[in-house]
Amino acid sequence: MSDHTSTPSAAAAGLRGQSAGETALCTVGQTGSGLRYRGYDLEDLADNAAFEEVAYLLLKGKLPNREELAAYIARLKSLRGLPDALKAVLEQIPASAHPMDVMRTGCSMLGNLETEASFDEQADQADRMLAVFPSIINYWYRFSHDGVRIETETDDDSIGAHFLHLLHGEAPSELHAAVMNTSLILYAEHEFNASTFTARVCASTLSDLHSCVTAAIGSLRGPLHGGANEAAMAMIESWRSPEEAEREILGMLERREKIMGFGHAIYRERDPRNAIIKEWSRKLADDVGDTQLYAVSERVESVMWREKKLFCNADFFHASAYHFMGIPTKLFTPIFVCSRLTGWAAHVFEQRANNRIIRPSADYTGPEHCDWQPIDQRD
Ligand SMILES: CC(=O)SCCNC(=O)CCNC(=O)[C@H](O)C(C)(C)COP(=O)(O)OP(=O)(O)OC[C@H]1O[C@@H](n2cnc3c(N)ncnc32)[C@H](O)[C@@H]1OP(=O)(O)O
Ligand SMILES: O=C([O-])CC(=O)C(=O)O
Repeated sequence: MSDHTSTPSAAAAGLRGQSAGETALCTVGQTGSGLRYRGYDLEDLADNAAFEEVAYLLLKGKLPNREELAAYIARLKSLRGLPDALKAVLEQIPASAHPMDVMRTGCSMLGNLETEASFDEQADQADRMLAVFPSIINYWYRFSHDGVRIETETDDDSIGAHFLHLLHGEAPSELHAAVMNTSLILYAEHEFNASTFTARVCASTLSDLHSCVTAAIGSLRGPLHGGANEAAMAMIESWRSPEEAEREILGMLERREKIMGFGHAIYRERDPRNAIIKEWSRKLADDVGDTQLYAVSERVESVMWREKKLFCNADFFHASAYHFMGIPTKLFTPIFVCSRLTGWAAHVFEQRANNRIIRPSADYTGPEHCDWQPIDQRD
């Protein structure tokens, strides 16, 4: 029998360490620092795969052969166009809006225009979102900030290059296309993180895919989750030297402030995505002749480890890497959306395939019983 007066244990807070279901999609930190998508090591995928191959792996259950990949890329390229009614909605959203709110609205509006009528459509709907999300965010960004109505179809095969092409109005360098490809792979999937769990809870009510993804975007927005890359950027760009960064970090730790881009709910030793994006950030720093931001980032990393044994998570070096490619800070988390959509959708499919509504219990901490008071007798 449950004890209604007890408070949840520290371990139970945030459901930490408790299994909340099964998945065949991903293992996180099973050996303290490992990450695998459907059994494949993240390092192998990041070194060898195209993001579209990883999307195929997650959404369709196996790595594609050459013909399947070519057909998949061609199909995604053909789905990049925005319906006029969605463009009209995006044009109403002010430049001051947060791009994650734009993503949320864009996804929701798409669900009104191209509603998932039956679960048989789930794979097609996920492909459509994968193809069109870069169009949604960049159409809004360029219209609201530069006053231009961009053409959302490009010749770029890869979603990463396509994203940068829409943003900057020209095809990216090979280096930038490669970084984006890797970044999208790193962010694609991460087991029962907060936004994916949100998507699964929504899916468990047998809701539609656009509702699940819209809900997940809302969860990813917060600075304790996907929003940390933007918060990390705001922090590191305010420091002009590693010495200043060290002084400021020590002060923040002293004041018990959270340092965005550090720590993790599951990993205990390191986040395997960090070394990969850090190396790309170093290459980009060389490429742009940076003498400040990368050095500041490295110093923050070493001080955090020395002082707190806290390591960079996937978000920290993404901040400088994206910045070096000329991506505005407020578009960082929407790029995460364009990638994690694959994980979210794959989890929705998995939930639907073996569903029971997700409905945990709570430990009640309120008063035992209250006598009803008529309104004019209340304080
Ligand atoms: C892609 C992603 O979503 S990765 C996560 C991105 N989020 C961030 O970078 C935000 C900053 N980090 C954090 O807030 C946390 O580390 C989280 C949310 C990621 C994980 O939270 P939790 O699982 O509750 O952290 P955990 O239990 O490991 O924390 C242990 C201790 O370290 C502290 N700590 C953890 N992360 C940080 C940090 N970034 N800065 C300062 N202290 C920290 C906690 O406050 C806690 O201290 P306490 O025991 O004195 O209360
Ligand atoms: O797993 C988590 O809690 C957060 C995270 O790193 C991710 O979603 O990529």
